[in-house]
Amino acid sequence: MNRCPSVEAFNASLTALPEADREARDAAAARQGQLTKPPGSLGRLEEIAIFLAGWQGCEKPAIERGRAVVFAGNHGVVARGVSAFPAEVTAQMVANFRNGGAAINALAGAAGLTLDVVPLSLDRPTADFTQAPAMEAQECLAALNAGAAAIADADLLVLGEMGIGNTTSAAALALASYGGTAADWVGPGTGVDAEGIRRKIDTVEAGLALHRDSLTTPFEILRRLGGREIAAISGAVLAARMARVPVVLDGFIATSAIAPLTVRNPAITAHCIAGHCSAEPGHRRLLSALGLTPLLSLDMRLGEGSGAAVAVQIIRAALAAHGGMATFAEAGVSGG
Ligand SMILES: Cc1cc2ncn([C@H]3O[C@H](COP(=O)(O)O)[C@@H](O)[C@H]3O)c2cc1C
Ligand SMILES: O=C(O)c1cccnc1
Repeated sequence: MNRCPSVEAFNASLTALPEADREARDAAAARQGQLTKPPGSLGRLEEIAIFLAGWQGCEKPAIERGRAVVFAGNHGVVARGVSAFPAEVTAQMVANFRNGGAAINALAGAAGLTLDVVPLSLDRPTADFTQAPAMEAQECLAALNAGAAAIADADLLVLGEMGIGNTTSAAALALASYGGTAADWVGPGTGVDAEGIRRKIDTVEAGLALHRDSLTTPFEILRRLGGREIAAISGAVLAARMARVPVVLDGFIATSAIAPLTVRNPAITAHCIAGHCSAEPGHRRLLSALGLTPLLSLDMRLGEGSGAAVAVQIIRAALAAHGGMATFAEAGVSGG
């Protein structure tokens, strides 16, 4: 599946985004008003059910083909001492995902999601973005398309990432998209100390300084400062929107993948739920810049799609109430 055959097609698709099915949304909202509870008493669970009805195009949405996909990529900036772990951990964790031993294996399983793992040229790290664009245009397009292809026939998507060094790329993407200072967006990631934070801030500042005049389109921001796994998430979010498939966003890195897209069209977030707020400090700031309210806040800071997978359990609860409850008329309960 080659949904973004060119840079122009990618940038252009952002300005022609399909909307949710209004009839299905309205029908779900009307149903919520008839269920045996005071109106609004299920709070965000009601909003979630109505949101899914709109994107799945039916009054009683369901998760039958819930899918988690973890994209993996390696980063040239790791050579600058920006992570507490070495780059080889990316490939080692891909093996761990395949053997079923990672957190996302357990959490996707608990949430009833299938799990796919998509490693993207792990033996070829992206360029150090303080020296050159992280990716050539063709490499970035290939990553976007790999993301688009991975959505398959899902009816709900969790998009995760694995890439040692990628909280530095995420901070650079957030800074390029929303401004502020590098220190606003940089955090400990896997657990770097104060000196590591300093190196991350210097790296992000150097990257922004080098590319400043070229960060004019979502594509250029992604290819200069991002990574393959991050671009794949951008491509998957865009392809999901075209297919009206709702997406549950994970932590700081996964959310940073849509930040450049929102600069062109803020409405790209309309089919996305923020699954959780990560403990990585930039995530709260980024969610607030995007106008997204996270479902959960559990002090998680792992990535892999893990926080989003936990949030799916709340989404399932919302759908169980929406689809399973009796109406006032059915139950013979007097309405208010
Ligand atoms: C064993 C292990 C498993 C992980 N799973 C996700 N991450 C997370 O940590 C990395 C980002 O942090 P930084 O920018 O500090 O390198 C990403 O791979 C992210 O997915 C992991 C990190 C490690 C070490
Ligand atoms: O927010 C995240 O997803 C995150 C934070 C730190 C390290 N890895 C992932």
